[in-house]
Amino acid sequence: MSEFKWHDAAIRKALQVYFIMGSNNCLKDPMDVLREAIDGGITLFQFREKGTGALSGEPMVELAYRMRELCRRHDVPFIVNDDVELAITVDADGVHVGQEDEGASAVRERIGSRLLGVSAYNMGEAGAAICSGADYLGVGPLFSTQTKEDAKAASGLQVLTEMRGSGIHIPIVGIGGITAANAGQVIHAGADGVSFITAISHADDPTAAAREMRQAVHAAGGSTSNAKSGKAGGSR
Ligand SMILES: Cc1ncc(COP(=O)(O)OP(=O)(O)O)c(N)n1
Ligand SMILES: Cc1nc(C(=O)O)sc1CCOP(=O)(O)O
Ligand SMILES: [Mg+2]
Repeated sequence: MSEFKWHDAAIRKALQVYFIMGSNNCLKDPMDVLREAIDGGITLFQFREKGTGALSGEPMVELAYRMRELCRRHDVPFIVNDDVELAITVDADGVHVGQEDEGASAVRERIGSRLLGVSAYNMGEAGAAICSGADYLGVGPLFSTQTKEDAKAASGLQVLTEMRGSGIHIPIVGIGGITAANAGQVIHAGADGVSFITAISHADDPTAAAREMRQAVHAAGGSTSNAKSGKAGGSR
């Protein structure tokens, strides 16, 4: 079991440029996409092997190991989506679960001090996630997305302003249809960072796409300037 305790500032920093991906999201070798995204300065990575054409069984576990190793070599924290068992098997830095997954309190019990992200579409879900021990919230879909097969309708940015306005201070990352063109609005509305799949996984040049996303977050007030000079969660 990981002994490391995540601090608030390190979580906010890690959330800034949060790339999520599975092999079925990529137009070329997913290891190349991840390597190039890391070169461009992503600050957190989520392994999300899910949906049509996703790997399962041993090939899925093997890909998770390889991606975790690559992230570890570059000090990018590695999160597993949905699958708590897999996260523990590959010694991931954390787990992300949504409202249809294993309950957040139970996941917290199983993963100890690893990072726990929970999806929240509205204020009620946000409050419950916080009570269950979430370290951060994934709020969305903010904009429309083709990537998640069962995505809800886009909420727009007001859900973020509403959460912040009502005193929710927990680290938040926005998700759903986020590009370098709208990332700044997401930060201005109250998120600590942006998470996204297609903006990098479908890019001709994932390194350039990651760099562009970093610059957009930085320009909006997020300080990404030293995200690659140490742990993405720098004070880990
Ligand atoms: C950072 C982040 N936010 C939200 C999600 C979505 O989680 P969930 O609602 O469980 O949907 P799936 O991704 O499991 O299809 C996420 N994965 N990451
Ligand atoms: C995995 C996921 N979760 C969402 C949510 O709203 O909870 S939207 C989404 C897909 C994000 O992909 P893209 O950046 O390609 O829109
Ligand atoms: Mg899920």
